[in-house]
Amino acid sequence: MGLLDRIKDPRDLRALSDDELESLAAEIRDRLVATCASNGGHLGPNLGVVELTIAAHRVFDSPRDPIVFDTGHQAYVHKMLTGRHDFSKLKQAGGLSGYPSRAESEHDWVENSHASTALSYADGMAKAFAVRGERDRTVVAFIGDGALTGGMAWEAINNIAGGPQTGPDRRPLVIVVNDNGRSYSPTVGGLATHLSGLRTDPRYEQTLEVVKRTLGRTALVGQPVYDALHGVKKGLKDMFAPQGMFEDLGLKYIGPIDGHDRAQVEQALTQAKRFRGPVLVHCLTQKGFGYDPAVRDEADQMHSPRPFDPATGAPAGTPVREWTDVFSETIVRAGRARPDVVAVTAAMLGPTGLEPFARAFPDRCFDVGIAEQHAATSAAGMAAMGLHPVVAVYATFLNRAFDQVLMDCALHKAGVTFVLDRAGVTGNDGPSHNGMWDLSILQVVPGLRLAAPRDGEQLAEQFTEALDVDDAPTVVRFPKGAVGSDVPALERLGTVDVLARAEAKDVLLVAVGAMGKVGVDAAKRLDAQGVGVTVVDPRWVKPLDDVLVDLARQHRLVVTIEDNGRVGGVGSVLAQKLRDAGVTVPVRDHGLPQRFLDHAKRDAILAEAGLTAQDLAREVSGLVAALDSVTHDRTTTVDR
Ligand SMILES: Cc1ncc(C[n+]2csc(CCOP(=O)(O)OP(=O)(O)O)c2C)c(N)n1
Ligand SMILES: CC(=O)[C@@H](O)[C@H](O)COP(=O)(O)O
Ligand SMILES: [Mg+2]
Repeated sequence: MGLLDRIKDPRDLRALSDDELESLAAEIRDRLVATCASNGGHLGPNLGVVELTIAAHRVFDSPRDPIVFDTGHQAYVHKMLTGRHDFSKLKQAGGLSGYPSRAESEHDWVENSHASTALSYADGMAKAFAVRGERDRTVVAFIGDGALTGGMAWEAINNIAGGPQTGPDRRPLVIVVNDNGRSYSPTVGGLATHLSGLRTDPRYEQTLEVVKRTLGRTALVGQPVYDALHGVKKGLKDMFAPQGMFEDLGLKYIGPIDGHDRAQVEQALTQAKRFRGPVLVHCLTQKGFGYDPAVRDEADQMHSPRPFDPATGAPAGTPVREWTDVFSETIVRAGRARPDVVAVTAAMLGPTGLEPFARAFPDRCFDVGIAEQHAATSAAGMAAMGLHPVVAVYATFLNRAFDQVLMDCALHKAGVTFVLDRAGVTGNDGPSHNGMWDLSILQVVPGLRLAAPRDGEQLAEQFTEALDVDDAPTVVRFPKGAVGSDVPALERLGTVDVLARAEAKDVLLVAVGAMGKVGVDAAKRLDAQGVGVTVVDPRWVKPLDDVLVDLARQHRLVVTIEDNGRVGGVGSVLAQKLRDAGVTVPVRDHGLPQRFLDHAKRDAILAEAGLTAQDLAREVSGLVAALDSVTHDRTTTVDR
């Protein structure tokens, strides 16, 4: 049994010698690489926090001292040190979650994954301890330099720094800034420039050491010299170090320190703990530390690789064409045709497919940091001045910017196109990553137009249509993964594509976006059972075309299918539209159950929700049989 498997509780770490702790760190890294090589996962971020996490667990008393991880993608090491050793099914059904999970351990207090929230949680916890009189508990919040670019982190810092900084009322809260200079790609913005200035300027550290050593001998140098040297130290800090900024806000600052020097980190955290108030400890780390392929991977230092060969870091399996690739190519084409098209990303240039656009048009692509709200409103500003911004984000992260979409874009009739990747079920990233809300929350936005392309061809076509709308926000949403082959249409009625048609007009099946293929396959199964199905893809799901009302009138049953929560989704909006039009045809809406879905493979979640051709066909045939029996009963009654 290795050292790691003997750690059942973080307290076990305290008995280990320096050598053992070093071996433990190596073991942890081996396990991280092996796990992520087979399952995929957040390798680079976790390799970078091995020493920080060991040190934190040695200095603080988790779970009594809550350790909160911002975003949570870097919590694998924390899991390993809190008794969770079986990483074999990481991010798979029944296995460990890829983020902190309260169901897994009392050491996990929050299960975010949306960035920049940890300092707010920590602020609240520290306030709660103060109110409850539990002043011996310290809250520890880990936050990356990337997550620090999010506005919410600064709202929290404003509050933390605004609280009592001295005296008995101050609240013990240690902010561990894990500064690796990277989000996915290098962190951008003024703060990043400030932090990186320090990282690259060794003069500060060296000179500070000399000053510190001299100051330590105060008795020898006498007060006037001490004062002078103290002034030098302060001047150096102000000149080189970001602590000027943090201290100006009123926060005690320790650092910068080498985040891979466990002993040094422990020393800094112990000092911070003793302070019994809010302290920021600035640690410099390297993403991917200790695993060469990650360190060498300039694109994102293996932030979140899919399965790979552990010997080389090379991706396993054959690459497939993904929805993101189609968008990526389409926006480059659009950029060539239209000089007004600009792109915006919230720190996800690579994952959203904007990298080729950024290479082709470097002056027209803006990485705003993890700042979805700012991205939306800044895009509205660009639209006001005659540009057509394309904001590319994961569907789940647009939730954050709802008010900005509603008020700053829609109210202003701003021609901004939001491209929502990872819409619908994403699966293994768990409840916070499923993009299953957008079709509902965006339905309420006046004027907004929303496209759900069913295949790659439609994605390109509808994205281009969206760019032509300059008096309202538009949204194009598509799922994660392989795009598959195109699903051809038989004809187009208004904005609606007819994908399949039968002699009998039993069922109108409205298949939203990527559910188009499921709809067509279900119709084939139903056809074989003698049930006539017309399958349509509305393409634009907001507003819904009136053609759907006419089509509904011609059928006995309307069935909708979408990979979005059922409440407020396209199905329920269509039902309302039909009611308003006086259409009495029954409507059955299929979507995701309105609850947080545990991590599992995407297909398994869709199957569990009944969003497969087989399930749909079974359900529809049951509904048609029920209608038949009602009709039969009525006929029989009349006959009698
Ligand atoms: C609100 C939000 N937007 C985007 C993301 C996607 N995302 C996940 S990790 C990450 C980078 C985080 O950088 P940092 O906090 O520095 O952590 P690191 O990975 O460098 O350790 C981003 C942008 C997210 N999780 N939440
Ligand atoms: C933590 C986070 O938000 C991302 O890193 C996410 O896990 C990546 O998901 P994809 O693998 O779908 O890009
Ligand atoms: Mg970082």
